[in-house]
Amino acid sequence: MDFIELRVTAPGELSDILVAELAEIGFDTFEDNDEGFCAYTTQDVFSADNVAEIMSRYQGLGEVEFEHRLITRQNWNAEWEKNFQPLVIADKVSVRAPFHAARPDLEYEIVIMPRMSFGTGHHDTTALMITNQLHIDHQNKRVLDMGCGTGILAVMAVQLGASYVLAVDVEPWTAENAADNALENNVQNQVEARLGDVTALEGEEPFDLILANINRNVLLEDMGAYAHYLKPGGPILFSGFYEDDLPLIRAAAEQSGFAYESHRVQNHWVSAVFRQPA
Ligand SMILES: C[S@@+](CC[C@H](N)C(=O)[O-])C[C@H]1O[C@@H](n2cnc3c(N)ncnc32)[C@H](O)[C@@H]1O
Repeated sequence: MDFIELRVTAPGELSDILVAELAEIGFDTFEDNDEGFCAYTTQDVFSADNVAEIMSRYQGLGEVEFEHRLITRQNWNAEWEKNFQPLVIADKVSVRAPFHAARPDLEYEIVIMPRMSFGTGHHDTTALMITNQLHIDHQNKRVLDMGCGTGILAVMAVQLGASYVLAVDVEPWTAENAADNALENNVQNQVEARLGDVTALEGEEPFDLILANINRNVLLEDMGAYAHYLKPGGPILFSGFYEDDLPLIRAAAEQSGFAYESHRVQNHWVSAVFRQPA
């Protein structure tokens, strides 16, 4: 079968946004690589003009390059399977696809069908969030996973003892993927996937713990809402921003009443822990 492969070179934080934009115009499979990512769609839905229009809006924000070519792929799934390697986070958590061998020697195992969503554990921010989660009490907690992607952090939360996780994402395919992955990990009774942003939380009681691996701008914009939906004494884990932006995130978090506790860095990405005063 013939596909269009769009090769995009872009910094990490722009890649997330570009993936979302390209999905809007029919790209339905994305593969990360060292320079950015490759996006795929079929020839009939591809429009070079639409791609150029999207790219032109982001080229001013960073080094963005792109080119497309027609490719023939016989076994789409096999290609994808080849590219998603299992990994181990913090020596304790195995993250793998259903077709990889199980790791009963490790304490935790998360099975992910990534499809088009962000969150296979390979990104530094996901690994940092999971590492921070391992140090946070989840037992019987009601958790909010904002920007859930594949739902990887929600699954981790349940494995760490959470009684309920509301997993929210603005991308429709992502909320669906999170629900599928909850099923795959047999935590469907504890994880509720919901489409939307902070406005989708209206009417929710405050949560015991919030996980928010999104991006700098959304975190800054929604900081006040997170404060509203976190119980006194509850921890909130942020990621999706670079080390240089930590002072900005910290100032916004403290302005919303959160107390800084700690942060971890990996390849310049940060996951920081704050807490709502008791
Ligand atoms: C960096 S990914 C994190 C995915 C996953 N939680 C992980 O840790 O691997 C960020 C996710 O946030 C979602 N997102 C972007 N803006 C959002 C918003 N305003 N509210 C909720 N989710 C948002 C994106 O669609 C994307 O799936």
